[in-house]
Amino acid sequence: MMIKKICCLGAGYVGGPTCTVIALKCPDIQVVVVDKSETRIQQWNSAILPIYEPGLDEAVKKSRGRNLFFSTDVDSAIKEADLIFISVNTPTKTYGFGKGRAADLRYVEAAARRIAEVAVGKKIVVEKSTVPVKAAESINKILRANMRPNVSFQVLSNPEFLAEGSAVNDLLNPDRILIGGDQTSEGKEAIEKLCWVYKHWIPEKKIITMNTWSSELSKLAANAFLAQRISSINAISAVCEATGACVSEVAHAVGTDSRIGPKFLQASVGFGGSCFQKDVLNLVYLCECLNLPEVANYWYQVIEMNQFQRTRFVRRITEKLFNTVTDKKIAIFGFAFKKDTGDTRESAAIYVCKHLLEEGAHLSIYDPKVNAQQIIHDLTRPDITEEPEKVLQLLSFHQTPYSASEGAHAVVICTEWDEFLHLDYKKIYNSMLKPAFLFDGRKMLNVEELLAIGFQVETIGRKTTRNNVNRGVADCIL
Ligand SMILES: NC(=O)C1=CN([C@@H]2O[C@H](COP(=O)(O)OP(=O)(O)OC[C@H]3O[C@@H](n4cnc5c(N)ncnc54)[C@H](O)[C@@H]3O)[C@@H](O)[C@H]2O)C=CC1
Ligand SMILES: O=C(O)[C@H]1O[C@H](OP(=O)(O)OP(=O)(O)OC[C@H]2O[C@@H](n3ccc(=O)[nH]c3=O)[C@H](O)[C@@H]2O)[C@H](O)[C@@H](O)[C@@H]1O
Repeated sequence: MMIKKICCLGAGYVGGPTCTVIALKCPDIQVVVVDKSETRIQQWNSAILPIYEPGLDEAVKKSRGRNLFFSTDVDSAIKEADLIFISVNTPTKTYGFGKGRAADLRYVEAAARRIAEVAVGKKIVVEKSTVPVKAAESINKILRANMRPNVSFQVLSNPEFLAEGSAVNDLLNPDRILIGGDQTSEGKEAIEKLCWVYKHWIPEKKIITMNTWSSELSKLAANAFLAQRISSINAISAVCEATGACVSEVAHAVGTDSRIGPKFLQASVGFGGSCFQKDVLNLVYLCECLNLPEVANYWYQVIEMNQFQRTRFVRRITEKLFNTVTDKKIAIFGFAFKKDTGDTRESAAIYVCKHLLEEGAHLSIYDPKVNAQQIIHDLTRPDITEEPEKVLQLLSFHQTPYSASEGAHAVVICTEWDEFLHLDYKKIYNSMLKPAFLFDGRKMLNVEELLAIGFQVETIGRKTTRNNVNRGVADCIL
């Protein structure tokens, strides 16, 4: 049996783009992406997709209606498919055992139960969601305990490594495809079939197969290593700001060592996104459950450093604005957790805004891809504020960075959108109150140019107020 029909449960940031690329590259396979959310499916079937990813619109247009379908008919899609991806959300638990750390597996479990209930024939069930080690065993148990006669399942782990903002390119040219499965003959056969799907466009040497638990753990480990690099360079950025060293120079020097490498060494206001924090916490919880407190503490530091970085940035803003931001207008440039995405999950901007709002600042926000509704949702969440009405009065939303910064005391860059590189900063400076401050949380702008315009500039990982520019390291330490 070859794979003729694929179904994917979960039409989110992973399920949607992944299946779009599979459909694009495998015209001989029919791909149906299903979701319990009717709105999401309607959006996937419309001209305006539910997520923004460079290149995604074109890719969807090419395959949708040909061999790519979006539907809410979960049961039919499961029944017909030879291979079923589980690509549902696995957020951090907000209740009960493991609250604030463990992954909430209720959506994965619900998906597995639905599959067991309606599946007919021989199915390969692929865990695409990021899960704790041994989750495949739970899926297996649920499937086997509930399966109908004449049905058989093989469960594989096939974690996803795409990053938002570059999802289509990452899916087309991944560093590797990872597939874990049972090392039995049935398990190996299922692995072979999934390999066959990927081999439509991915060179065989990039497809790595291994046992299920290694595959599950590799995903958590990869995200933990990536997050750790950011926390490491952010920790160094604090030392830079206190001494006069420049974090870009240090990152360059460190990254030139081929054993370390230059990628993922961009100091920032802190990492965001739906996964780094969630997956590191997932690993921390796993270690705690395995009675490995030293290992758990080690990884927890990555999260603590990230929180420290965000708070440190806001404290610096407040200090520079003469220790008070109450009633001051502050322009926020960028709200997404990184450029080229409209996703705001765990965005550092949320926490920067939260602290400034608590101090009573008026925030005028501009982001090219995040709408006002989403920002209001994020900033009035119960874990962000106890006073949503007050927060609403402190917010305004803008169509351009120029109108956002008019009459502001300060501009704060939270997301590294390319367009911020090419703004007319002289015009922005002229429209602001003086002294005009610019806080670059992404270390993306040319400090000297901004200083020449007249801005007071503060950037991550560098001591840059007017007094300190061009001073030697020794001067800065003293
Ligand atoms: N967002 C990312 O960049 C990456 C995410 N991942 C992992 O992939 C998984 C999915 O993440 P996202 O796509 O970002 O989540 P998401 O929240 O964007 O999408 C998940 C979708 O699953 C749907 N869903 C939940 N239960 C369902 C069910 N029983 N039947 C049908 N649909 C159901 C939800 O309605 C939602 O639309 C997570 O485990 C995440 O850790 C992995 C790599 C990258
Ligand atoms: O499991 C996941 O969800 C995904 O998580 C990350 O992808 P993503 O969160 O979409 O985006 P990244 O490019 O990794 O950026 C994450 C955050 O770190 C920040 N970052 C990144 C790199 C850097 O050097 N410095 C830095 O602050 C970004 O601005 C962003 O806020 C991983 O890069 C993906 O491989 C993984 O599949």
